[in-house]
Amino acid sequence: MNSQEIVLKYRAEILNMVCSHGSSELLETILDFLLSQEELNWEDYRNILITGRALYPSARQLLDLVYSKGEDTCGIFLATLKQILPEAGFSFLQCCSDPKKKEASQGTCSQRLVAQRPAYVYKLQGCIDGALKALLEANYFTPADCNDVQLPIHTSTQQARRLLDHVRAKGEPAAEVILQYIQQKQESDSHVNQDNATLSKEFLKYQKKLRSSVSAHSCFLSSYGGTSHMSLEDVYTEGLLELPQDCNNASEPLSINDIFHAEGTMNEEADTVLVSGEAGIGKTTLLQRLHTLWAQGAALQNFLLLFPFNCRRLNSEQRELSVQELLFQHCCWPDREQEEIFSFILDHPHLILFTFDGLDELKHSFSDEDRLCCPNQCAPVHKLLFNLIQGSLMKGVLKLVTSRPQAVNPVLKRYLRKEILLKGFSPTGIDSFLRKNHSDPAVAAKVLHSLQANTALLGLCHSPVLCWILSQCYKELLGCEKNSIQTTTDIYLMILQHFLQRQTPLTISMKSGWLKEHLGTILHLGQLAFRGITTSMYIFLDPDLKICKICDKDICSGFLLQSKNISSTHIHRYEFPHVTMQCFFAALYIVLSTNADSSTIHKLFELQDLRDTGPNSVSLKVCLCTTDRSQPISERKATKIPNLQITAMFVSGLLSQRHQSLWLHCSPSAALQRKVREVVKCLSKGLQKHFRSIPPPVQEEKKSMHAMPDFVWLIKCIYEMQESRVAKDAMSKLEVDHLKLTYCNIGPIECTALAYVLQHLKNPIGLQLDNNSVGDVGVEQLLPCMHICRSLYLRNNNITDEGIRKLIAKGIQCDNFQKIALFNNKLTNACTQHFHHLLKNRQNFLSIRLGNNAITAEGAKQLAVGLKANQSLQYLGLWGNKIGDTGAEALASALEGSKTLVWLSLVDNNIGSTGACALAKILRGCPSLKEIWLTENCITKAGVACLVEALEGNTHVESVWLRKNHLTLEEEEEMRQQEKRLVF
Ligand SMILES: Nc1ncnc2c1ncn2[C@@H]1O[C@H](COP(=O)(O)OP(=O)(O)OP(=O)(O)O)[C@@H](O)[C@H]1O
Repeated sequence: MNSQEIVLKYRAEILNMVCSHGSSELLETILDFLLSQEELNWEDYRNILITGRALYPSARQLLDLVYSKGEDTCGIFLATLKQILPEAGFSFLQCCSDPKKKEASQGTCSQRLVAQRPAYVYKLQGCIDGALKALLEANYFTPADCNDVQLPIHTSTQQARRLLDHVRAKGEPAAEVILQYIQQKQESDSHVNQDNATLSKEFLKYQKKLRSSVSAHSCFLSSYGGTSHMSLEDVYTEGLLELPQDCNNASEPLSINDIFHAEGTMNEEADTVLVSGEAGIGKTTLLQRLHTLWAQGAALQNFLLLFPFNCRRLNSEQRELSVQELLFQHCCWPDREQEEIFSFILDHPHLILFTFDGLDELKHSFSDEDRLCCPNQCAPVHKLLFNLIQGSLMKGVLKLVTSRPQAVNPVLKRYLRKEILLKGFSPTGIDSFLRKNHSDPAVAAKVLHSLQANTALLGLCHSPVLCWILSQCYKELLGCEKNSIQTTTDIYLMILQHFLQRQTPLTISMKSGWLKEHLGTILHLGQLAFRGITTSMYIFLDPDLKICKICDKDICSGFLLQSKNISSTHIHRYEFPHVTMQCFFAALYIVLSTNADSSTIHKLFELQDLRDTGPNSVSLKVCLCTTDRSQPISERKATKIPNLQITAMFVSGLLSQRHQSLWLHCSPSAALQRKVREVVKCLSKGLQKHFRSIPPPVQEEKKSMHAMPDFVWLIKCIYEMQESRVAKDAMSKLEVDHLKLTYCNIGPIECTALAYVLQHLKNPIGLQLDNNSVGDVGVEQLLPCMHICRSLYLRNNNITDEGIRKLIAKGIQCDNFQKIALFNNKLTNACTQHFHHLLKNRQNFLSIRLGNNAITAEGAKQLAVGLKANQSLQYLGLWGNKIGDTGAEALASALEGSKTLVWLSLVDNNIGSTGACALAKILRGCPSLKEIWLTENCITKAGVACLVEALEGNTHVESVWLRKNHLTLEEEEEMRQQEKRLVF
């Protein structure tokens, strides 16, 4: 292959290679080389580097140009790439020779500056100020020229290039001045080389220091109570990572290495990657894993420096800082040569990675109102952070940010290169997590067995934090009555008892007041937690502890840990082991404290009203706490709502009838009952508000409700209460035919809650759960409400044949259940035997849609047996499977005599003309059929002719869709003339 062909063939790879770091540095270096080789002229250069234009279009233009210039230019271009990126490792670059070098002393000064441009850019980048001064003094440059060169948005190499470009425009005398200056500088600074050597040595030292600091802070999992430190390496279990549903290949699972890959890129200009996920789903742990891998040299080695930040800790930074101070003071302090190391960072943005954990915990919501672009400018930390994320500061440095989804506002989305969703453990993940946490395989097997026997608990385990608690409390778990642990509150109560009783082991049983024994500790910690949750405070100092009367004994309970801080200071800082634990303690305080009355509960549940009135008013109204810390209320933000919601959920759970015996000895019964009544009232009011907002049905359509964000939260609270009376009462007022919860982040935990409340509906509904993370475990959780589902839509939900087995086994018994849609799941032929049973046993089933799964002819044959025995099915969709001609033949024979089939889709199934001819039977023998979809099926004219013939004398079929088959335009026209109902 010659060079020109290589440039064409590997265009995508080259483009990615040049642009993947997000900074224009590489592109500009290539242009330097090509200019110096006279392969590009100045006009070409200016046409490519248009100010303000995005990187990819510029790189594409360069490739077009190089290709159009022919074989020689392509050869030099490839050789340049090889020289600049020796580590890129692309095989197509291996055969390229090194680019020829021009003689330095040839030609005029201007010509020499061009011929040796790459070298002069390198030489000038460290002495821009001196060079500008020389040019100013010689009157060749004006102050405006100097300002233009020194714009802070330029890196120092870019400044060097801009300087050379200005010199060129000024002519030969200016070129002479600059060459002279460079020569003098080299001579007078004879120690420069030595300094450079020192810099690289210092740089390596710094890198080593940073690596070991990152490693020390990430190699252990911050586990409960400071009692044990678990090595991350030992317990890390891969969580489910996915791209959002609107991306190609969204449902394909990603690995940790795919986080920075191009797949899923939404905005090529941005350099912030977001990992979002619910509380306790594993975001911090994922980052920790990436940090350790980098520190061990096992991954992300294209980044020379990795700076990890934790937004929770950044909250406590009160000073205004520059980026340099932020990096060095919050991550790792360089012992020497700070300036040089920072200049290296500025000049090589593509070699640097920043990670920001927990953007949702930052006290300020993301905004792009204040722009900073100078890395030396001091600003409050949140402003620095927002500008780094936007790329107005340190463009080109890749940033990896984690956040709960509620804090990802539309402004932030604009600056995201890509978003990745973290969805917790899969069923195999739960299995492997438990095995890693229990060295005795017999114990691991017992724990797993007890989880599998309690489906609600298994559903909860998809959240790693709950899985972790259960594995900590495995003895209690194994010892408890079957199904006695059902809710998240149950799990947190278990860990509370587990660790409090660690101090006074098992002398007091759960029923005889273990809680009373530790009431003081619980109230002290609860007050601290409550104050924190209501003011977005997750790190506490000694004075905070003092206010809440927290003593050493309370700290020894293990629920308050000394906070790890990557930059060492001598101030003691404390935090709860996990923010959900803080919410739990805040809820305990609300339930048990006499200071917190039912109006506190009212305010807590009022959140949804507050959200509706905008973020600032939220902060004002949600000031549940009377005492407050320094930050003005108006600056606190709505993103604390998720933690208040979790707290409200725990309050509901703790006030459940099932747990009231626990509180009897700790709080006056009348006060408790008042709080229970308040919670029930708030839940009912909250749901009524939703129901009232349902618009009346459009004429001829069913009345449908699209759940608003708080609906799922409210039903989770009802589930935590475990009182069917409350669920029944709430649902008695819901009058809709169709409940839509698409894109609502519904996983197994939410399915459990949904089923718990929906089973009390009076009339059957259509339940639409498309584009969530239901999975097989979630499907199992939905079974209790199957009898009330007329139709179930589960498109794009990671469901396998096993989930379908359970779903259909239950569905067969539910007379109301008539329609199912499972487009885009993980179904194979193994599921079709269950549909076969369904069709055989339910003579009122109306619709089965199984598009975009992996069903082949074998599966179609199984389905056909069921279809033959069925007299009710109206809609059958198998779009995007692989049933082929034999599958189509089997279906055709089965449906030939159907009196009910109205709609059939076999789009994209490779049925060919043989399949089409077989399907002609249905057109003849199925009087109810109106539409048949055969788009994209490799059908030729012969196949279409069979269909045309079958349509003769048939008046009931309205359309036969045949787009994208193997017919020429003339053939399509000819066929259309014969039969108007064919759609091409
Ligand atoms: N991949 C994992 N492997 C093993 N354990 C995990 C994993 N992910 C999470 N955990 C466990 O769950 C706990 C909570 O996870 P983590 O703090 O990472 O969640 P998070 O998504 O950052 O939560 P939040 O949004 O509340 O900060 C961890 O302390 C750890 O014990």
